[in-house]
Order: sequence, then structure tokens, then C-alpha cells
Amino acid sequence: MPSAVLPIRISDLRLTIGERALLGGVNLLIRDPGITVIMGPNGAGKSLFLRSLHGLITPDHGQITLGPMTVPESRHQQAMVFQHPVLLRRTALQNLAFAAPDIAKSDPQQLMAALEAVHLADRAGQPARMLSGGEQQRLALARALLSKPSLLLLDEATASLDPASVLLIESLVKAQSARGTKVILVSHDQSQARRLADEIVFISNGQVAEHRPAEQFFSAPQTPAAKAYLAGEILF
Ligand SMILES: Nc1ncnc2c1ncn2[C@@H]1O[C@H](COP(=O)(O)OP(=O)(O)OP(=O)(O)O)[C@@H](O)[C@H]1O
Repeated sequence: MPSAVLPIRISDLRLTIGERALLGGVNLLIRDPGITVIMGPNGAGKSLFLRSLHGLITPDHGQITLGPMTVPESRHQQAMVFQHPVLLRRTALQNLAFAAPDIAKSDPQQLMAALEAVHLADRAGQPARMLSGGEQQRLALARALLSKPSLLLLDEATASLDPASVLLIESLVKAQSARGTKVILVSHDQSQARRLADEIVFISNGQVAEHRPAEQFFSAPQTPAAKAYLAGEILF
């Protein structure tokens, strides 16, 4: 079944701070389920864009609709994972219980199952903030998935993890996508984007420069900015 948040329509999204247009009129139509990877140089506006989708930032201008919903209306169907997870000073299990009090009351076994799914069942009673970076990120993902989101947003969620942790998170994200959750993730990691992406959105200077199927983007990028980015040339 297609995700309830599709299609995602973004029209003329603008955000200016001082004299700088950080988002300079983003237009994008995401129709397809699967995994959309957002790429682009540092400072291009990828995080601002993702945060706008999640309602953490209100742009000055423009519209976002997700299926029939506005951002506030779809918010309870969305979950977001950040590069640096924010966890409570409680155990791993208590972090999940706090995020999902209804489940904690009605079906606490589900919380243990969520920990098992991210290979953290044996860490249930440990303080979350004492877990390693990779373990904390797995816990953040388990927390995000508890709500069975229609839209999962990840902002460089694997940027500081070791290869095994990266692959585990990727496999969980792929499995969630296969269950019908629309996934939009920001990544600079070209190998990761090739492994995960159905399509690529390339953002440059606060605008969408390319939006194409992943294999086409990687084999024949169209814009000078995307060509330079993929070639590892620094863009300022
Ligand atoms: N609250 C803010 N006030 C002023 N400028 C901001 C603010 N938040 C972000 N910016 C600027 O907006 C630009 C885009 O930021 P954003 O975090 O979206 O970039 P990004 O594409 O995610 O970059 P990176 O790949 O480095 O994470 C950057 O130049 C950043 O400095």
C-alpha cells in the first residue's frame, strides 16, 4: 500500500535569514514510494529542507503537502532521526517507554521487540547515554520506528558510525521502506546513496538542481554542480 504521505509536494519554499536566501525557492514533487536520498554540498540547505518537512522550521514562504495533509497534520505520521541522537538520562528501555507511553502500558513486550530488532535487547537496562555512538543511533532508530511512521526522515544518521553499524542501520531502513514507509534521507556518502536510493534529489544553493532515478543521477549527472560534487570537487 502506498504511504499515506504521498505524493509530497513542495512549492516555492523560501527561507531568508538576514540577507541570505538559505532556501531559495525549493520546488519538488516526490510521487514514488521507496527511498529518496538528498545529496548536495555542505551548506546547500539539505538539513533546513528536511527540518521544514518535519515542521521543525517554518519557512517564510511556500507550501508543503503530504498526500492530503499539511505538515502539522502529518506530523504524527512522521519520525526523524538526527546525526546526533538526543536521548534521555534513562535506560534504553525507558527511552522507548517515554516515547511510546501507550505501548509501554498496553504491550510492553513490543518495546523489547523493538530493542531486539536493533540488536540492543541485552542493553535494555543500560543508561542510554552510556551506549556507544552506533548503539545510541540504533536506539534512536528503534524509537523512531515505534510509531510505525508513514514518513521516516534521516539527517546524516550514519555519518559518524563504523561500517558494521552503518550496514545494520541501512538494513533496518530498507526493511522499513519495504513495509511501505516512505524514507527521505540526507547523506554525503555516495556508496550509501548507491546502496539505498531509488531516486536522488540534489540540492545546491538552496534549490533543487536535479531530481532523478539514482542510477541515472550517478551515471550521468546533468548539472555542473552535481558533476563537481560527485567528482569530489569542492563547491563554494
Ligand atoms: N538558524 C540559522 N541561522 C542562520 N543560518 C543558518 C541557520 N541554520 C542554517 N543556516 C545556514 O543555512 C545554510 C544551509 O544549512 P543546512 O544545515 O541546511 O546545510 P546542509 O546542506 O545540511 O549542509 P551540511 O552538508 O554541511 O550538513 C548554511 O550555510 C547554514 O550556515
